[in-house]
Amino acid sequence: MFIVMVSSELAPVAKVGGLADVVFGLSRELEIRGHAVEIVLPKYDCMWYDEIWGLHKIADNLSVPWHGSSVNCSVWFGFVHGRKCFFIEPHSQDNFFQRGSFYGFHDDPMRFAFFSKATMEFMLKFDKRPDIIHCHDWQTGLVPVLLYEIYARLGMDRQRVVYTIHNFKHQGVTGEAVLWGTGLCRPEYFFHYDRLLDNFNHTAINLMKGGIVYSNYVVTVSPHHSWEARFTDQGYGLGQTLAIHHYKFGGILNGVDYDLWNPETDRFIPSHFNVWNVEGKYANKDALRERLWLRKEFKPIVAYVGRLDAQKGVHLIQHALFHALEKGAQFVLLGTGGDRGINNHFWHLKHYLNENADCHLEIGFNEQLAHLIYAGSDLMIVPSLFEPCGLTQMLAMRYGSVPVVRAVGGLVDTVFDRDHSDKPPELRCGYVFHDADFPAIESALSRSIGLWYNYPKEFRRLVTNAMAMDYSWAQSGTHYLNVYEQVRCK
Ligand SMILES: Nc1ncnc2c1ncn2[C@@H]1O[C@H](COP(=O)(O)OP(=O)(O)O[C@H]2O[C@H](CO)[C@@H](O)[C@H](O)[C@H]2O)[C@@H](O)[C@H]1O
Repeated sequence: MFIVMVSSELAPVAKVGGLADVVFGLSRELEIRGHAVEIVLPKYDCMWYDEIWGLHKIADNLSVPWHGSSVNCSVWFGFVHGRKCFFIEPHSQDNFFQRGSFYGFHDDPMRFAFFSKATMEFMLKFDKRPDIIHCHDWQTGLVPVLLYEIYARLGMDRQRVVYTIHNFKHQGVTGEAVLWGTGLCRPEYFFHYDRLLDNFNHTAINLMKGGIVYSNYVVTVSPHHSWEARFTDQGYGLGQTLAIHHYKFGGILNGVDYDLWNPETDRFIPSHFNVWNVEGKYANKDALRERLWLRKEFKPIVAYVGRLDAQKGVHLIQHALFHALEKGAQFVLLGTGGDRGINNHFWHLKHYLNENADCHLEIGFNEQLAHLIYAGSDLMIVPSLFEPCGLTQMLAMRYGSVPVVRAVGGLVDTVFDRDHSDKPPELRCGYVFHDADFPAIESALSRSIGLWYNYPKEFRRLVTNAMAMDYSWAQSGTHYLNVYEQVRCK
């Protein structure tokens, strides 16, 4: 099969969060299985260009219809760790992708509507006729709309779209200007409940809803979250739309790229280890302490790696920090976020704890440090308020850091409580709590820290259980291929 991935992120060149990892990991898995995969991305000025091999311009005259006129684009090609990538660079005064960061601008819906339109033009004019166009999140929700409403008639009538939703909270709710920009025009047609009209704001369209309505299949990133999105408020207003389209909606658990994230070969950690030789892990703990100026003492290290966003349960993260210190653990945090208030809050916390040799807060994005934290920590907290899948708990397990998670979304599908799960003992791989309040996380953390101090052999067994779990792309790749096979034009 020939698959074109259309995405606003790709690890490691353009990564804000888990979307980037998934697009890379899934593409790689599909290629390993013999399928042809090409990835289309915006050419951001802030990408990590040294991770792109052989980048060169293949065209500088892709004319993209826009607002009744056109925008000239250059198209670049390069390999990102073996993946074939096309980068679209528009030349207009809007400077859509020359802004120094990936998201966070008032015209984000317009920026990515342009990207969606340009991707369609690129495929049309460069004779790309994939079996499957695989889009991700609200940024590319307009692709299936454009395909069905415009490009099918121009010769792209055999292309089918699979749409993966990584986060229902961000939907791209915007005004009709996007329709005029992309040539969809006809607001009276698209401002309709059955099409793009936002389910709550009747003066706005919703790009993610467009993605759901117009795609041939819609996936969210874990089975449990597919249920939550339909039957609880976690669909953020799209539950009704999912109910209407339930016959083409399902959950597929994300995988983790076990090649990139491999404690046996990881180039970012000083000591390699595996499930048969966990001993090697502890040199990484020393290295982590050295790197972050933590005191060397006989204590477990509790960590948090992730975006600093309300989604992640910031009040619980902060509480866990103080509780861990109180229980005799050390605490390490690596994170950053789009919300200035939350970021500032953690900067204050960092200054407040500056002299404390048992904790370190690193505010920023640092891929290499993330690897060292997974490898050097003993426990990893994921106290999310909602979590469509969650990669941190899976990465932590891969590196023998025991996850302490809240029972939501994909965390339910991947972490099984040591004391309370009904799974067989060898599949129990972490700690799970239910309520989003302080006593709940305290109890789970106390259990885990208690085990570390009082029953080290038992803790070691939990570490190896976690490491032995298989969350590679092998299974999820098969599920996606089944979906592709089901919808493709035969
Ligand atoms: N400051 C930092 N420095 C270095 N690395 C950092 C970092 N902050 C985060 N990361 C990395 O980014 C990834 C985050 O993964 P998550 O599953 O938490 O994704 P996120 O919530 O962004 O995305 C959404 O999409 C993903 C993918 O589908 C879903 O798993 C998830 O539930 C959903 O919310 C991990 O690889 C983590 O190591």
